Amino acid sequence: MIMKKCIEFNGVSKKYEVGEKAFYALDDVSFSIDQHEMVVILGPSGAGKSTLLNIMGGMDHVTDGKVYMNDVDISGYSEKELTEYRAKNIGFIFQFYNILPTLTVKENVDLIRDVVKNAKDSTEILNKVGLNGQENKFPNQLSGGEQQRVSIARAIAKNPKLLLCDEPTGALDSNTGVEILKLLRECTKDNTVVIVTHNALIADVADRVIRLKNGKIIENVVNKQPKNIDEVNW
Ligand SMILES: Nc1ncnc2c1ncn2[C@@H]1O[C@H](COP(=O)(O)OP(=O)(O)OP(=O)(O)O)[C@@H](O)[C@H]1O
Repeated sequence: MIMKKCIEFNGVSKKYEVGEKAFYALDDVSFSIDQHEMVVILGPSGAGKSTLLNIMGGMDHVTDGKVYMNDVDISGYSEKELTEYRAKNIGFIFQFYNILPTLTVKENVDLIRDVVKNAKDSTEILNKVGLNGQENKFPNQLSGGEQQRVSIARAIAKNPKLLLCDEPTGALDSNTGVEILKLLRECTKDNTVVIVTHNALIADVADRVIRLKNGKIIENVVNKQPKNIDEVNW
């Protein structure tokens, strides 16, 4: 089977000027991620993981190099083009929840229908993240982990080409974390999923593991036989 590329980085650098000195958060990074892959990005604090995610998500510009989404170069995009790129292609799951306090759980997820045409059914996704029966509650009536699941549900309901996740299971107990990982795995049927995490166990269930250190890729390996999520001792 020929794999199509979802995203490709070609010689990408991100430089910050700190006083007189140049600091490279990403230093000549090249890799590609195929459509339908579940990819884990690992690395110590400050390695450049968030910078990488932000560039993939069209939230930050590169200093050098090219970034392609479905073979289209996005690295020269204007702010307006990046806004459209994000709206059309990207779903984010972040540690902060980003849900609106004046809307119910279901309304928060249904919001995405204003952004994309092919959104998934909110009731079905809310069931899958374990929030059935909570659809009409307001965020302040939910625990932190439940609020995080609302934002996860909305990102998944968007049905984005590329789902970017920064510590998606961080605020969750291990059972819920496992359920969310299963859901992310299910998303790879339609989408591509990239997860930044400090949890090395998640690497065992991924299709590809990219390890960063000091802004460079020190490992990029394909897991020929990713473990089943239920096989891992979380
Ligand atoms: N706006 C900025 N100005 C200067 N340096 C920055 C800026 N943003 C990030 N950096 C630096 O770039 C490096 C990479 O940061 P990044 O947030 O990508 O790391 P990370 O791997 O995500 O770390 P963590 O696991 O702690 O979130 C860090 O050393 C950080 O201090």
